[in-house]
Amino acid sequence: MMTLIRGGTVINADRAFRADVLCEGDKIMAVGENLDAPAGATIVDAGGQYVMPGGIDTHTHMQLPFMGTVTADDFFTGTAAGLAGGTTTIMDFVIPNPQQSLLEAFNTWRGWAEKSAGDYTFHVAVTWWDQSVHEEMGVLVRDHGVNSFKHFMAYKNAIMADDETLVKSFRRSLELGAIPTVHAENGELVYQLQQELLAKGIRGVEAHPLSRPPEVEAEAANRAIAIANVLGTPVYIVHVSCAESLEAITRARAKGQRVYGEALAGHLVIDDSVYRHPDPEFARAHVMSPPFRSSHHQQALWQGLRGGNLHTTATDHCTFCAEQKAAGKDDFTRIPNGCGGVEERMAVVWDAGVNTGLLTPSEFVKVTSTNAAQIFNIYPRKGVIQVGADADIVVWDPEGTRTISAATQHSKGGFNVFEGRTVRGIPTHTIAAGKLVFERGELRAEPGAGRHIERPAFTATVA
Ligand SMILES: NC(=O)NCCC(=O)O
Ligand SMILES: [Zn+2]
Ligand SMILES: [Zn+2]
Repeated sequence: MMTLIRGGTVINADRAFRADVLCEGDKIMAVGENLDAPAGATIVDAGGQYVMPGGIDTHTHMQLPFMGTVTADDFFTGTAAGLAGGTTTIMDFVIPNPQQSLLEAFNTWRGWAEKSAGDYTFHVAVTWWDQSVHEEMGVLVRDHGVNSFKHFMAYKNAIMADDETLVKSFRRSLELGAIPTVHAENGELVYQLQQELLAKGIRGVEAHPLSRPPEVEAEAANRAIAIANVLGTPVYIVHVSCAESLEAITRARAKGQRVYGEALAGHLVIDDSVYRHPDPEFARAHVMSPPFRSSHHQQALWQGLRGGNLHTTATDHCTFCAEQKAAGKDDFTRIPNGCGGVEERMAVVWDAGVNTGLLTPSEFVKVTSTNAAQIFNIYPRKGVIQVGADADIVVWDPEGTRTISAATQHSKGGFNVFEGRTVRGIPTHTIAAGKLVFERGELRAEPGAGRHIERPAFTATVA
């Protein structure tokens, strides 16, 4: 199977240049001017378009059992939606229940993910601690291609990691050459604020952001960064949503600490007015944690991305339909937390980032794929257009437009947080592992075509 992408401008994180790209099997075989088309090759005309590495979404939850229900998108529908939007790899999360074996949970998620249409890889959450967790982390790194462990500092009485777990797991990650990641929110504070709001009779969705103010996030971000500093580990902070967390990252990085931050497409463009919408169903559809924030925080996030203190863009794709969200209609703490975006991230970040001059096209590539591949150690297999890399490519029409709508999305859940937004800059073709899976609106996603991507450990401090 050969595909020649002809006449486009290749955009990598370090430079842009005119070149054709030839894919053979699942790899890029040649990048250069005026390449000859081998007999039988599929030709993609990329004239006037950009040719960029397929997007890597560092944060999704497909088929996640969460808050008493299961997300609407499974690994097929979720990865297929990603392909339609130019994202060819997702990084999802194995989340063991407290006391559950990490390996058992990992195998369960591997089974669920077999129907994926695009490539996938897993962060594994550490939700509790004992010697078996210590040992299984080693097995996951050595034998299963896991190099990142996730810690939820929120979700008390469920999956929250206490400080003992954080310290022990961060230390173990360092030994193994893995990177700890955190959902930074002080879970105790969130819980107490939730109880106080409920006691005052404030039970509706408008209470959700009140229970999770920026300080709650900043405290946890500062704590995770401080723990990482004392132990000498890097740390990656998922879904940074507020200026105060970004300040913590910026401060630490200025002192030479290796701290990485992830911004969500939603947090970049949606503000907290959604929680005051007169239709509670609409408001509930936006319940995620951390919540959407005011424009002051959005501006800070864009500056963080541009200035290099935030490194990746993701979605935290975690879709629930209106019936599922309605579980919390009389008690906001029961609204399943999560929103979608895997299909829209690339176009939303391009439109709000590149079209406004906030990001250059190469910076766009950096924050949508290259940095993710480097931070999680799958570069240059992914995150760059060069010979030998995976043939994961998005052909991008910078003048093409689309109005985002749940009515036309591939993702399940029946709602789109970007509804009605017209974006300029859209994928015309997505090539995943060398296959043309999306062509001018036609999606040819195949269940099972996606591969589990093993991520090697960084140099470990012990064998
Ligand atoms: N973010 C969210 O609200 N739901 C998914 C779980 C998480 O990432 O915290
Ligand atoms: Zn989270
Ligand atoms: Zn998440």
